[in-house]
Amino acid sequence: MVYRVIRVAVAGASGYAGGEALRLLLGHPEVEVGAVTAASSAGTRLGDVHPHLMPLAERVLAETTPELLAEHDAVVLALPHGASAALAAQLPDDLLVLDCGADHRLADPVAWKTFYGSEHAGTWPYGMPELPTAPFSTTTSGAAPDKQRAALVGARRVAVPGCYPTGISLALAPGFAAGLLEPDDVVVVAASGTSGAGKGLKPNLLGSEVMGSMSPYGVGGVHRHTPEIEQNLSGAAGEPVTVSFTPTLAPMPRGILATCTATVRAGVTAAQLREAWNTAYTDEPFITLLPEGSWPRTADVLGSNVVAMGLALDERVGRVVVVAAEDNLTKGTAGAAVQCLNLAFGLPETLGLPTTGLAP
Ligand SMILES: NC(=O)C1=CN([C@@H]2O[C@H](COP(=O)(O)OP(=O)(O)OC[C@H]3O[C@@H](n4cnc5c(N)ncnc54)[C@H](OP(=O)(O)O)[C@@H]3O)[C@@H](O)[C@H]2O)C=CC1
Ligand SMILES: CC(=O)N[C@@H](CCC(=O)OP(=O)(O)O)C(=O)O
Repeated sequence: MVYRVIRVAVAGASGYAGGEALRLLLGHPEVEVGAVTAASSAGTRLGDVHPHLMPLAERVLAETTPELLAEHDAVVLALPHGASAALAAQLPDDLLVLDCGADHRLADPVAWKTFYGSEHAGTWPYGMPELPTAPFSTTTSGAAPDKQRAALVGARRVAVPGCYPTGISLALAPGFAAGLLEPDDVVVVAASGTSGAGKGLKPNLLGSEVMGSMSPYGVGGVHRHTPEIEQNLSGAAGEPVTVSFTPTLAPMPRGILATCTATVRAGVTAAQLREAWNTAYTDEPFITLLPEGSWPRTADVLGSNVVAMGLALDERVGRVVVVAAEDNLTKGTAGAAVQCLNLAFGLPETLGLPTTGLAP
């Protein structure tokens, strides 16, 4: 099949998510990288902020304006939340806008206000193609669940998921969609590499604070990804799901390892659990369910668009344990954006996206 070249601009190109979007777009066979824009670093050579993006080293970061972005077929917004909604409101309807920020992810304005403290900007199709969106029964039908993918084909606005919600939602959704898990006893503890916080200097991210130490943050149900995870799992379950989520910071630049546990319904077996996850993900190119007894490592998915997960039933306490690994910058944001771009333009979903990690 012959495709036309798609011109894609990246706003926030000097940041971590923008840089990762550019790395992936440079390897995409149907994409030409258009404008690269920023804020305080406008006027700087891209090679000075992202020396690893050698083919683009001589490009100069431009000011971020709606007029410049509108000259493209698609734009990746890799800006702080709030900034992307204001900009997106000035962009034409027929331009594909992929927002890596949080502004358009939540459907509930009250949850938005509670966790972000500002006015809700509205809700866009949610960019997690593999997410089961309706309850199904592997025991009665053996059919795969409906997925979020359908809402992304041909879309012109996409809310790219948060990095933690990506691995965590995909880790647990099959169990909820299959009706195997209790909705009110989900506990997640996840460790993230420091690039998850963006490139800005923050006191807790100084090298001497991070190196050789792990630390919790956003403890006590206050992290802003909590409502996003609950929204995704509730959609899969068909009933409200509540989650206790604790993030931690790990001394590594990239990667998330999420340990997700939930109480299983009475009588649920390990075989039923594995069947539900298998049914949900067997045809998904970017989700790897590891064999029994195998567990993912962040190193195995670095730079790849894959979420790798291992699953077990802790029979002693009646809980499913799913450990998921992802690269926060790839499947956790920029890779998901490119995957959604492919769906939006009717390209093969996997085009330009790596499925192998960087090891050792
Ligand atoms: N890092 C990650 O792992 C993930 C990030 N995200 C989301 O992606 C978005 C970008 O994150 P990240 O790359 O980490 O952040 P960074 O802080 O690394 O980069 C932010 C970028 O936005 C630009 N910028 C800041 N304010 C404005 C503005 N008002 N108008 C235009 N550009 C602006 C900055 O430009 P300049 O440098 O010139 O000031 C920079 O290019 C955020 O919404 C984040 O939550 C989502 C999932 C994972
Ligand atoms: C390690 C670290 O600090 N990670 C960030 C998550 C980044 C992200 O995904 O943020 P958005 O939802 O705004 O896109 C955090 O916990 O705030």
